[in-house]
Amino acid sequence: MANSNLKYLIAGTGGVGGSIAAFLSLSGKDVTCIARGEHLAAIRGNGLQLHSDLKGEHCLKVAAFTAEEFQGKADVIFVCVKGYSVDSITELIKRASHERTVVIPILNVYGTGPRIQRLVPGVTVLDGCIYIVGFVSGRGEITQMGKIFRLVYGAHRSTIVSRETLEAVQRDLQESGIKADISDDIDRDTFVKWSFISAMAVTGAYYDVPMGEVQKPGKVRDTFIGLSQESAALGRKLGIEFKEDIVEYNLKVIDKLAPESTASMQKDMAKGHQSEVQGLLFDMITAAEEQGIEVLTYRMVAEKFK
Ligand SMILES: NC(=O)C1=CN([C@@H]2O[C@H](COP(=O)(O)OP(=O)(O)OC[C@H]3O[C@@H](n4cnc5c(N)ncnc54)[C@H](OP(=O)(O)O)[C@@H]3O)[C@@H](O)[C@H]2O)C=CC1
Ligand SMILES: CC(C)(CO)C(=O)C(=O)O
Repeated sequence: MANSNLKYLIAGTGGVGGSIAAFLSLSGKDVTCIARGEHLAAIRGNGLQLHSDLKGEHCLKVAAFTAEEFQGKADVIFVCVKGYSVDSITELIKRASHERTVVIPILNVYGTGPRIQRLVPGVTVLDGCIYIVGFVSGRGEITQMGKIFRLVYGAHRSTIVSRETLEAVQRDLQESGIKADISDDIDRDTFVKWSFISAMAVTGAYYDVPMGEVQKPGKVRDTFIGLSQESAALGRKLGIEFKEDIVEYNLKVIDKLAPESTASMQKDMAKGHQSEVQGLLFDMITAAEEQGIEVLTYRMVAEKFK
């Protein structure tokens, strides 16, 4: 794969995908967006509007298609849909891939890389996670908030990919203003993100409170700690070697958040919208059952969402 001129396909131009697409496009990379409905019509008609704390205000002309329309090939496919939409872009991934294409999912749901790999066995699927606050703020409009925009990605042990490819993507991301880390253990790094966001989203949704309530001592914080302890036990059983105590890490991160913060799963549930509850809550319980780990706090909160 060449060092530059990589063709990027963004499967899902929402808060995360739209931010990646806009940042890459601003630095002159070759980017195509997959979107749908009125959001797609607005991107086509008026460009992709970016409101960004890091980059300011921009209107970007980017190529945009539905998953079904796109007939081209891409060197790098960022999968930026929610967990419940992964199946809807499987055919796109198959069609858009050539023999050197790499697929990089950035979802908050642990196991997405291996899940997509099973769906598209002939394609090289990596794994990843992302640290950003981004959302669709209007038709064709993406808002990126705050100063953090960091993407972590890498290959699972069973996946063969050249270092040159990983570094070419890293260079493009860094040139675009996205902090890009090639992980030496992507299974660990995606698990750590999952453990945190699962505890955050599930606690917030269960009590219907923002994170300021988790920051105070009491039953809300105890629930967050219980969930973190249970996912940590699962991680250890899975053989994940954490760099630090995961409960302490989760508490450190939650305590740094703005008190009014809520996770997108909680926001989606409050709107009566489809949410990632399967990936962030029920998948944790299933994985724990498979490993023989008791997850009493997860089971208690799950009662509310059945
Ligand atoms: N937003 C954030 O700040 C963060 C999110 N994450 C994670 O990143 C992932 C993506 O989240 P986020 O960007 O917020 O999600 P969004 O819902 O904002 O974006 C997903 C986009 O993909 C579109 N989409 C889904 N399926 C298709 C399809 N088949 N064809 C065309 N477009 C499609 C959706 O369209 P439609 O609206 O029509 O369904 C939507 O615009 C999630 O796993 C989330 O947990 C991680 C860190 C931070
Ligand atoms: C980081 C955070 C909390 C940003 O919204 C997130 O990942 C989510 O809401 O899913």
